[in-house]
Formats: sequence, structure tokens, C-alpha cells
Amino acid sequence: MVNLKQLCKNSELAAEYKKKLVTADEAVKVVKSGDRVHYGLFCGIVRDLDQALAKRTEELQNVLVCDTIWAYDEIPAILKADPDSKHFKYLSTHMSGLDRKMNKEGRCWFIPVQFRENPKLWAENVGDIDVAMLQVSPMDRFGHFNFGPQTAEYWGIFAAAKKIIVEVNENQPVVHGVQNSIHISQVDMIVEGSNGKLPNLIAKPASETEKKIAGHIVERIRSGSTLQLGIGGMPNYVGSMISESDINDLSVHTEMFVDAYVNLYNEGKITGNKNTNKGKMVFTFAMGSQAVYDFLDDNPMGYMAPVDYVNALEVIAANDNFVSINSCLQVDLFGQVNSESAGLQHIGGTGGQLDFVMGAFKSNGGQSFLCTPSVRINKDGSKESLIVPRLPEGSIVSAPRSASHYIVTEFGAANMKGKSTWERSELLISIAHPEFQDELIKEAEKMGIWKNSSKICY
Ligand SMILES: CC(=O)SCCNC(=O)CCNC(=O)[C@H](O)C(C)(C)COP(=O)(O)OP(=O)(O)OC[C@H]1O[C@@H](n2cnc3c(N)ncnc32)[C@H](O)[C@@H]1OP(=O)(O)O
Ligand SMILES: CCCC(=O)O
Repeated sequence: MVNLKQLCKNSELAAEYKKKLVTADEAVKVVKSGDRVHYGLFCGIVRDLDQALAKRTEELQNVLVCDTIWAYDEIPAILKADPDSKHFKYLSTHMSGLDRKMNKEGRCWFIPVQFRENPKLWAENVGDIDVAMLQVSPMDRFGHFNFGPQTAEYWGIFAAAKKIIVEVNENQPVVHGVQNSIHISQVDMIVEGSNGKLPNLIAKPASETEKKIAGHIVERIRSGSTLQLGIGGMPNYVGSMISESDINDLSVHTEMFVDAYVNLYNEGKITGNKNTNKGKMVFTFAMGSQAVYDFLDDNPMGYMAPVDYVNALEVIAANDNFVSINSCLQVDLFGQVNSESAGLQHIGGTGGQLDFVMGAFKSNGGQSFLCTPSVRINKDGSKESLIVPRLPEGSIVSAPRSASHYIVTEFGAANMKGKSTWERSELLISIAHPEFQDELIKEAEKMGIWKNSSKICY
């Protein structure tokens, strides 16, 4: 916790800290029925305040609580305390596996967003946030609380917030960057929390299919590239393949900072020799194993900045040879990419995917890769092609056909740019699973986009 002796040179700061210090139970008394509450972002979601608010369940009605991703293994305490969602309405602008589970149960609602727009959305479009809560690291001698490994849209949330409560967690690393802290003068209440560990997000090991997908990407990456890697086993495996390759002199400009970057840095692959923020590893939030949080703690190479900067097309594109690698769920024969739903069932938000697809293409020599295994094995054992003639009813187009660049499966990488609808369908069928190719050709013929019987044209 904050060392008040260290603050003795600034007794005003110490006095302000003491004045604002309350217990979690006292702090949540500020929440009223009908309020909109923000619980914080990513690894900065409040835990003690959540427990305290849960104790008030019966007294409160219709409280809206927002998050981006619920990153912990157990559902929020307020939802445990309110199994029928009579008192709290829970909303997410992206959704994790657990948010998804709550969504299926009708207990968590999705707000569709372009992640880049989130700060403005909170600041200007939603109305007041009655109470904004967030975890922070202990106050420094200048009166600042560092946000830990996330900033993303905090500036927009604070612009809309009527009250701000910080929950201090000694395990929050102090992360370098801009708009990465809040000053005590902006804070209404300080709660010293129980110092829980940050979420330990270990990517699943890459499957054989994902390893093949990674291989098709890595053979296209040049030394001197700037990398954006998305979430999951495959992007992390791309990192390990690069470590073992002769690709060098890489830079990091990414939405999410993950373990792969720590490994690449340790292998001496990161020089940061890019056009923007030279020498810095740029990101807007980090999630991974404890190694990620330890790496970023007081690391001057880290540069965390708001999402409207990090995901801005112009900023991404200013870096030459930008390489963006993300996953998707399905691609149709026009090259339209669904990364968000299984039909009507919501899986996850679009996040920054479209920004990086478009920003990477705009960069000199830039490339974006949207990846999916060619098939999915369903619970009943049936095999389903993820290259489909048309996206099923209810699907969401996350990257439109006009934006998609490389689509990658274990059977290869298909470049959509500048290709006619006929060429696209041929290329996509050529990277579909062989068991589904004939059926896809028949469908493409019926749809009037297949004008040639040859399966492979390149
Ligand atoms: C954080 C960053 O990535 S920054 C980069 C920019 N942002 C993005 O790319 C955001 C969009 N992308 C994403 O959200 C993810 O990459 C996804 C959802 C497309 C893929 O995520 P992955 O974890 O690789 O995919 P995975 O195959 O494990 O599927 C995720 C879930 O959807 C479910 N799912 C996938 N396809 C289907 C389907 N056809 N039917 C039913 N469920 C499905 C899976 O079962 C899994 O559910 P679970 O976690 O509850 O078990
Ligand atoms: C919250 C956004 C994360 C993503 O882009 O996937």
C-alpha cells in the first residue's frame, strides 16, 4: 500500500489520500438503483468492489454494469448473488468465454463496437457513467495511480464518469506509456483491495492444424516488419516459429500484448526500428501469463496508449511492412469474414480486427492474415467446412469482402486483394478442406460466381 512516510514531503497528498480512503463496503454505497456502473477493463476489473456491491443486491434495482472482457474463472459476484438478473444487468463490449456463457444464459448482453471507437462512445454517446471503478497500482509519490496493463478507453470512461473509485492492487504492474494513470485529484474514493493475482491467460498449445496455418504466414514475413498478433494458440505459435527463423529486426505495434512478444524480445528479435514510437513496444492492453505482467512492470520499452491511437488506421499504416495476424470463425466464397458469431449465437466482438486488416494493408509492404482451420468438428462428431458458400443466417460480417487480404487455412494462404469474385471463390475453394471442395464448387456454380471447372487456378 501507499507509504505515507514517503509522501511526507507532500503532506497535502498524504492528507488527500487519507481523506479519500474508504472500505469497499463504504465505497459501493454511492451506487443507486438505475445507475450505470463501469467495472474496469481487462486485468483492471474490480474484485473487492464487486464483492461489496453483491452484498447490496436486494436493495438495488436495474443497475447496469459494463465490462469489456470478464477475465476471471468465476462469474462476477453480483451475478452469483442475482441468479435471475433481477437487480443487475450485465453488459460487455467484447465478451470472454465466461461472458459468452452468461450471454447464453441470458445474463450478459453484448454492445457491438469498433474497439477503436470505445473512448468516444463512452465520452459522447452513452450518457453518464454514474460510477466508474477500476483497479490501479499503489499511488506514486506524485499522486498518480498507474492503470496496470490496460488503458484502452479509460479516458472516455472518465470523461463520462460522475464518480471514480480506484481499487488499489499491489499486483498491478506499473506500465509505461501515455494516459496510463489517474491523479488522486480526479479520484473520489480509494479502496485498498485484497491484492488478487491478475488473470493468468495461458494460450492453448497450437494444434497441428494451427501450426500449419502459422507456417503459411511465417514464410511471408520479412525482417524489419512490425507485428500485431491476436489472441490464441496460433498467433503465439507464429511467435515461436519466428524465434526459430532467421527473421530479425522486428517491431511491436499491437492491440493486445501477449506472451509471444516477451519470448521474441528474449530471443533478441525485437529492435523496435519502426516509423512510429521508435524503440517502443506499443499496445493498448496486455493479457497473458504472469511473465507478461512482470515484463511490462516499469519497462521503458513498453508504451501503452489509448485504443483510439493504437488502432488508428493512419498510425498502424505509418509503420512499413506491417503484419497483422488474427483469427476468424468462417469465410464465405466472396471473402467476407465472420469473426463474431455462430449464426445467431454471439461468440465475440469484432475488437480491433477490421482496424488492423485495413491499417496493415495501407502500410507500405503491409499484409493482414485472417486465419481459420478449414473445418470444425462439432459436438456430435460431424465435420463442418469453415469456408462456406454463404455465411449462415444471423452471421456477422466482421471484415467485408472489400477489406479482406490474406485468408489462411492449413491448406494455404489466399490473397483476396484485386481478385474478381470468380477468382476469390477459386482461391478460397483451393484452401478449403478437400472433402468439401466439390460441394463448394457446385454451390459456387449455383450462385453464379464459378465460371470454370478447374479447382486450382494459381
Ligand atoms: C485480442 C485480439 O485478438 S486483438 C486482435 C483483433 N481482434 C480480433 O481479432 C477479435 C476477433 N477475434 C476473436 O474474438 C477470436 O480470435 C475468435 C473468436 C474469432 C476466435 O477465437 P479462438 O479462441 O481462436 O477460437 P475458438 O475456435 O476457440 O472459438 C472460440 C469459441 O467459439 C466457439 N465456436 C467457434 N465456432 C463455433 C461454431 N461454429 N459454433 C458454435 N460455437 C463455436 C468455440 O467453441 C469457443 O467457445 P468456448 O470458448 O466457449 O469453448
Ligand atoms: C476488446 C477487444 C479485443 C479484441 O480486439 O479482440
